[in-house]
Amino acid sequence: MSEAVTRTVTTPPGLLASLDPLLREWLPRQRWFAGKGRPVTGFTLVAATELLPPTAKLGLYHLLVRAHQPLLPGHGGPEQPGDCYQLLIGVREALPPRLAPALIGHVTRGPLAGRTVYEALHDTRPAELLLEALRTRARIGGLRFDRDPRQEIRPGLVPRLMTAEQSNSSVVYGDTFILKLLRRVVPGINPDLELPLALAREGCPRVPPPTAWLVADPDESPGPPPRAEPYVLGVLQPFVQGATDGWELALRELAKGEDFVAEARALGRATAEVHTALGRALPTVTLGHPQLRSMVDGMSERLEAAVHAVPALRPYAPGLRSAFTALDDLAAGGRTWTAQRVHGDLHLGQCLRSPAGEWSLIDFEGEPARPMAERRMPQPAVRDVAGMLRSFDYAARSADRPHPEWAVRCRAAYCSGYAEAAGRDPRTDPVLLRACETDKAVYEVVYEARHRPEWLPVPLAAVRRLASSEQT
Ligand SMILES: Nc1ncnc2c1ncn2[C@@H]1O[C@H](COP(=O)(O)OP(=O)(O)O)[C@@H](O)[C@H]1O
Ligand SMILES: O=P(O)(O)O[C@H]1O[C@H](CO)[C@@H](O[C@H]2O[C@H](CO)[C@@H](O)[C@H](O)[C@H]2O)[C@H](O)[C@H]1O
Repeated sequence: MSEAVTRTVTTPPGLLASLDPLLREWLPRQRWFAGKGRPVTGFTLVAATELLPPTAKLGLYHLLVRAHQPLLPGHGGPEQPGDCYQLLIGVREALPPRLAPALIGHVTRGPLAGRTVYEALHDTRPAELLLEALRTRARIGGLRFDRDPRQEIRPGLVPRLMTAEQSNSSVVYGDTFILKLLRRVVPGINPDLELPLALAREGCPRVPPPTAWLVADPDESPGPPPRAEPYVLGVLQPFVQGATDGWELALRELAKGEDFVAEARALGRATAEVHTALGRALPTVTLGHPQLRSMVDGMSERLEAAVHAVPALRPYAPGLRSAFTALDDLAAGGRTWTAQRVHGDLHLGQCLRSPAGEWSLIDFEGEPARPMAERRMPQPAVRDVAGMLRSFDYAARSADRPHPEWAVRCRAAYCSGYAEAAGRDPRTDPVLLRACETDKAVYEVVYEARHRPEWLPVPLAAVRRLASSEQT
């Protein structure tokens, strides 16, 4: 094993101030920026690390910055340091044409005056530096590059930035590994690393085992506890070569008028295998009425917030709320449920089918809009089942014309496959399943209103069905 590289580095004073005007304009235009609709009015520096000193040819800075934004869209409102973002800032004299899409801007003042700064993940050398740091378990400033020593990382793998629309940014190395760099980062254990590591320990073949990971210890001082919790910044995992994601596959089958039943059944089995392994690897809890009441209160609160955010929901709120009260009534009558760690944002796009037809699940971050502590709480496994049922509904409504019967067949096959592997059929608990599917549809209404308004009719159609409890 190469010796871990440890370097203490400082960044030039005034670095963030010199980048501020450029970042205020560039950050809100990024797909992964969570604060859309509100201006960025400033930044707070959480951590800065010089990965490459800005020589004539190239410089590279790793920044964790909090973006200041007014609380309400379009309003002056009180500002507050908001979300923390991970940035990799490349510095050159000028950008070659191949890096033009990565431009952030031209620095006019401070230590980088006269230089051009850009999104460094587009650039080969910075991307290679990240993999080499992971391979050698480097320590650079507050950045900790670590890895599973049992997995080999060959040096010299050629990087390419994935251009697909993502909530984060991913670099593929030689079709051998994929490095997902989380963009909006929060301190604490991130389930996108925690759960795949737990599944790897259980020998679950359904999730690519983490090969390496990048963590930031922002508070380098050796002072007494409590120290700031570390930030999980990125995870490197084996790249499933030739894989097709479930969303792309489902739409392809729909376009051909083909059924998706066999794949839905296999997806049900794969989901059950992951749940079984997570139930073995991490603590489970029993939900009695007090715990269930707390879960139902959360669902009701999300519904109220969603109604304010998307008034089109208002006419359906009473019907949707009945799904939650029905669950609470069951719990009040003494019914209990087992809760465990779950994927948290499972949908067809989070499922990869290898050329051999094997399904893998990815992206265990959970719903990006939920607080990290909430995403790490044990949940009924049916919450993931509901996410997949919603996804079949999405696919059936995203084809050239709606195919409701296609979704009905996929839902049934998925639940049958789940039952075959888990030993319990999610359909035997219709009250819990309806409550979870309702909660997911409400989340999707808010997500689409915020990110993809043209998709809003899809979850709204589910809201109408779920509110009238026309259950299939
Ligand atoms: N291990 C992998 N093998 C092959 N492709 C992958 C792998 N992990 C992710 N991908 C691809 O990268 C895309 C984004 O990954 P994901 O973890 O969902 O990132 P995000 O959270 O940013 O959406 C996925 O839709 C998939 O196409
Ligand atoms: O994949 P992410 O972790 O970024 O999840 C977010 O974006 C998803 C869309 O990419 C969104 O999923 C919704 O749309 C999908 C089709 O694009 C559909 O298959 C899902 O069922 C539906 O929820 C997800 O909700 C959001 O968290």
